[in-house]
Amino acid sequence: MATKKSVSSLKGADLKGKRVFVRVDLNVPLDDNLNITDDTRIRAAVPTIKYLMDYDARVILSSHLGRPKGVTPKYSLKPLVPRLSELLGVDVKMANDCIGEEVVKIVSEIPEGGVLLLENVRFYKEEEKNDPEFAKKLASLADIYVNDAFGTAHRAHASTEGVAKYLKPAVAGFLMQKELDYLVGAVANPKKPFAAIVGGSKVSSKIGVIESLLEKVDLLFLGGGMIFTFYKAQGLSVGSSLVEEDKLDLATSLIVKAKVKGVKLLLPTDVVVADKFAPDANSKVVPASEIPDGWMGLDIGPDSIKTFNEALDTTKTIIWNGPMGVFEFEKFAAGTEAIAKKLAELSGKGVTTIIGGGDSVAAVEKAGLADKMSHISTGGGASLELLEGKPLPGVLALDDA
Ligand SMILES: Nc1ncnc2c1ncn2[C@@H]1O[C@H](COP(=O)(O)OP(=O)(O)OP(=O)(O)O)[C@@H](O)[C@H]1O
Ligand SMILES: O=C(O)[C@H](O)COP(=O)(O)O
Repeated sequence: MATKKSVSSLKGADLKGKRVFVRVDLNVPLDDNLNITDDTRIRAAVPTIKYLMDYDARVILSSHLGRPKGVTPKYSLKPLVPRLSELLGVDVKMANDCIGEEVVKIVSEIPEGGVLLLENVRFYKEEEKNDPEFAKKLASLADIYVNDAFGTAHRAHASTEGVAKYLKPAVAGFLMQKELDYLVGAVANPKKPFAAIVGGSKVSSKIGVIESLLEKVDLLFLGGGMIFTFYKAQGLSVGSSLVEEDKLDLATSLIVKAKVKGVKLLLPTDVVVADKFAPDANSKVVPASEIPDGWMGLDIGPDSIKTFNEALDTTKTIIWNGPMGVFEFEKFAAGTEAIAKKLAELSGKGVTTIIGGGDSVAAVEKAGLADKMSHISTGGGASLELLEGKPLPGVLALDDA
């Protein structure tokens, strides 16, 4: 993988009384009433923060939320304070800003073992521009930089990359370390046979990851909306299923590449088709070669699930990115749920199972199987970029081990 071999860790750092700037990814979904609908990322940030508290550091937490253009109340991090306080067992203080005199004063008042949450760092356009003056202001708040925001590590922003130039030591938190161990370590040195399951809506958004995984895996399973581009490339009718006409040649070349590399490529043999894109659509199961005109494939079928399951039984490491169907609609969630169940079962038998972020994580959570997997990534875009072999700026900026 095109990233650092190992980054400096938090363990061993002299922490007592030190002001530690911790970049976390608290970009959690909120509903219209600003209630947190999934607190996974907050829970994932806890081990590093607790460690710092236990070692009497003064903890300064920084995160973004959403993609605000300037100061936008609905993107304030304030609604996260109660849950964060509950999980940490302390009263987390909240600053109204992330830089400036007022913040400097509040930081100076953090007691040993105390935690301060800074306001959304993206309220400043300088954050995404990776402005050096802004990064210096963030850096001036602390003695140590910890990056635990794996989910944002693919962004070269001031709080994820720039700040590490001005604040040393710059080390990885425990979540960052764990994500890298699994997504870099397990993929670089997998127990074999090694399988990848790639789904999601479009082949265009997964080209990089498929090409990169073809270099490493023994088996590649494809599902989701992208399969229809592969079917059409093979001359099959796909009805009104999602197809990327400009990616037909690419699909053919990926099939050829798999052959050349000796990778067993499994495409679903049957699909669940619908007469419209809706939760209450009429549906039926048809062979992949017999999708009727006017119908669209929205899930993999029972035969495919059986074949996939049997092939997965032979593997020792599995990485999964992207749902098998439109799992948001109950009628078309069976394929994704079946894969989630299979991976949970295999984890119990010692197979390493890694869920590579984004919607597949949502599907595993929905199935109540998250705690059964070897590793569930907190990063959607970041895990995808890492699996594509791209360097993550937030990791590269950290000190070498
Ligand atoms: N057959 C299909 N037709 C249309 N859409 C589909 C089909 N199968 C899956 N999808 C949709 O694909 C979407 C997920 O695609 P995406 O490429 O975003 O996956 P992901 O990689 O898991 O997510 P992320 O990009 O957030 O990491 C889901 O919303 C799902 O409904
Ligand atoms: O949710 C994510 O993938 C991360 O928090 C990064 O957010 P972004 O895509 O807005 O940079």
